[in-house]
Amino acid sequence: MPASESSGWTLVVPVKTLVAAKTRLSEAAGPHRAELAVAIACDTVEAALSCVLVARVVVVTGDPVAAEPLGGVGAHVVGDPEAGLNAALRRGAQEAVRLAPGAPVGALQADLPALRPAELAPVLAAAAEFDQAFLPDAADVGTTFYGVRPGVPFTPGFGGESRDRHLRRGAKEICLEGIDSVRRDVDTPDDLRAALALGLGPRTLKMVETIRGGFPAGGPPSP
Ligand SMILES: Nc1nc2c(ncn2[C@@H]2O[C@H](COP(=O)(O)OP(=O)(O)OP(=O)(O)O)[C@@H](O)[C@H]2O)c(=O)[nH]1
Ligand SMILES: C=C(OP(=O)(O)O)C(=O)O
Repeated sequence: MPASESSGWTLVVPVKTLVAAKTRLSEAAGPHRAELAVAIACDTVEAALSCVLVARVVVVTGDPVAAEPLGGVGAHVVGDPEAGLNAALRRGAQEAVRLAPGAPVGALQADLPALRPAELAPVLAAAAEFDQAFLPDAADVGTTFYGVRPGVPFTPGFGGESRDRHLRRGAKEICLEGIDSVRRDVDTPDDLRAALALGLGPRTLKMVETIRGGFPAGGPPSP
């Protein structure tokens, strides 16, 4: 059963303008880079919306080409203030509070194409125990999720070595087993191979099949 409109999380998902997105996959994806970025974001949002603890997803993007399919998978889309990632997340959080004032608010990276709803649920349940909490990425350097309880200021510190930044700011680090798909962000071809091994969402898998010939060293492992 989906999360109730009042108690479930509102997740804010930032999606950069496509001309600048997924540049570390440029060589691998070639002319399909923008389409791959959209596929990854759509799979991430669709999986998040399927999580029992998620009531809604707010996507922040200034790109109409990304906005259309993301709205199609069920996201509520708002424009980007064009002042960087954390400003975009704060804009999304404002909208989240407007939509559901009593709900917890989280930021979820848009590049989690292997995301499993059943792995996101324990992360959100753990986060709800603390005023602010975060989940480090698979490399233990960045962050894939940051969230706050209702009424707690939403102060995301994404970018670069954001795990350390979130720790320094007093956010509780979530440490759980069996949640690899929530930590598996995809920035490089190696990340994409790792996500493929976990199990990609359908749009990303289709794109990987389309562009497999563009990957070096024989391409990613066969699905
Ligand atoms: N709305 C919005 N999203 C952003 C912005 N900057 C980054 N993001 C998103 O934040 C996440 C992390 O961004 P980056 O790692 O900087 O960019 P990326 O497109 O994933 O990859 P690279 O181009 O290889 O750095 C991705 O989901 C981006 O779409 C921004 O200014 N606005
Ligand atoms: C922005 C971040 O991630 P990445 O650049 O690795 O996508 C982050 O982890 O804070």
